[in-house]
Amino acid sequence: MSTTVKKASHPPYKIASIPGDGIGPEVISAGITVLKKLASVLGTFDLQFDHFDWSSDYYKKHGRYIPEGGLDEIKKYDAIFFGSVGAPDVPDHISLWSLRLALVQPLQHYANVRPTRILRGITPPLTSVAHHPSSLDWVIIRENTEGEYAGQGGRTHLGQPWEIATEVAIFTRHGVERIMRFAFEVARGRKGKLCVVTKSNAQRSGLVLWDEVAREVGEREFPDVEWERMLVDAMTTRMVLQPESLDTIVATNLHADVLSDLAAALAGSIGIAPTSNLDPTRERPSLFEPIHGSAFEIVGKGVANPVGTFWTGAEMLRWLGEEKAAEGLMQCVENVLERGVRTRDLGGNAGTEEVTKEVCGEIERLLGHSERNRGREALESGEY
Ligand SMILES: NC(=O)c1ccc[n+]([C@@H]2O[C@H](COP(=O)([O-])OP(=O)(O)OC[C@H]3O[C@@H](n4cnc5c(N)ncnc54)[C@H](O)[C@@H]3O)[C@@H](O)[C@H]2O)c1
Ligand SMILES: O=C(O)[C@@H](O)[C@@H](O)C(=O)O
Ligand SMILES: [K+]
Ligand SMILES: [Mn+2]
Repeated sequence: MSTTVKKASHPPYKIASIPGDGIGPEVISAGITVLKKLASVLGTFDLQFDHFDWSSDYYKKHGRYIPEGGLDEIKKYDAIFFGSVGAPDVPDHISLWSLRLALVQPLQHYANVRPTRILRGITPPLTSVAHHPSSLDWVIIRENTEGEYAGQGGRTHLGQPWEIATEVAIFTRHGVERIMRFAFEVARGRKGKLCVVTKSNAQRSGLVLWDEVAREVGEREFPDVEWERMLVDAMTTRMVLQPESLDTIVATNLHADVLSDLAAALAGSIGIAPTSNLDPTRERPSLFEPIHGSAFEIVGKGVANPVGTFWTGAEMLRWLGEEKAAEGLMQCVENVLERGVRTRDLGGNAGTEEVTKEVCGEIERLLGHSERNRGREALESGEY
């Protein structure tokens, strides 16, 4: 077995892993296996994973998802590797608000970044995209701290015919400005095209502010980026019918949540899509997770697609500065998919474990030091 050649000069990156619920533990375990393999084969960096059992099981035992002092504890890490939260016997709004949102909101992960492209070896559902895979290559940026997830609202007169429930979406100039600036920056680094998704025909306050701030930030700070405004309903049809016309997309917390699941499906499956919940100031650790949830109906069957978590791992490495390793990992994942090793959601018959084993083998073959490959140097020179 070829393994570490050179000792990493950087101290190990400290990663807090929170597998959570449902298939979370299955895909996070696969992700850690692959990331550890990558680190040991490349030898250019180290990863230290510390495990946190924050989950719905923990909640059922202790009455909370995050123990006292947990948030301070987690702030000591370089990154958080998260699975999913949600259990059949806990209301979804309790689980989501007590774990995922209880992390990303106080840690001010205001930029949620969701890339979509057609990985080699995957046949996407749209024939046009299957013929031209490069026609679908997007980054969706989701505002991740306010909007429809501001947490304002309530219920009174419970159970009465006149019961009232409110769900108040809150948009602040501060919150909109920072996500727009982030999105314009990403667009500038890509094709220089930003699509600002809105619903400012019906939502006549918050989303009118959203549009105005987009214009201000665009005109003042990003005159080189071409931007346009698109209503969210029409956006769904454009994603399906003219995917090549889009590149970088910014949308509110809820709109982007919905659009990014659609994007994942258009790229083949919800099981492949990654998410980065970023604190762009880098004051606090960012959180990385596959886009999917707990997927109750496939738990324990060994069929969960780990590719979304592998891609998430690559995005985490990129954020930590290990760009080359991230590219190498994606190369290995796509080589394995291209060989037909795919889970059921992608029309294959491989299980989580087989895909994980194959990706580890490919890391050895492509990036390691056996005589059949060109080694770590090849990776470093960008030659593979
Ligand atoms: N960030 C998160 O942790 C997160 C995200 C979405 C949903 N959830 C929670 O998860 C629970 C289930 O939600 P849902 O059913 O709406 O969404 P889901 O993403 O869990 O599942 C949607 C569908 O996709 C399939 N699927 C998802 N991931 C897969 C994978 N890796 N491989 C193969 N198939 C996969 C599922 O089997 C299901 O058919 C709910 O409690 C919800 O609140 C959590
Ligand atoms: O995409 C997600 O993270 C979600 O479906 C859910 O967890 C949410 O935050 O909306
Ligand atoms: K998730
Ligand atoms: Mn979602």
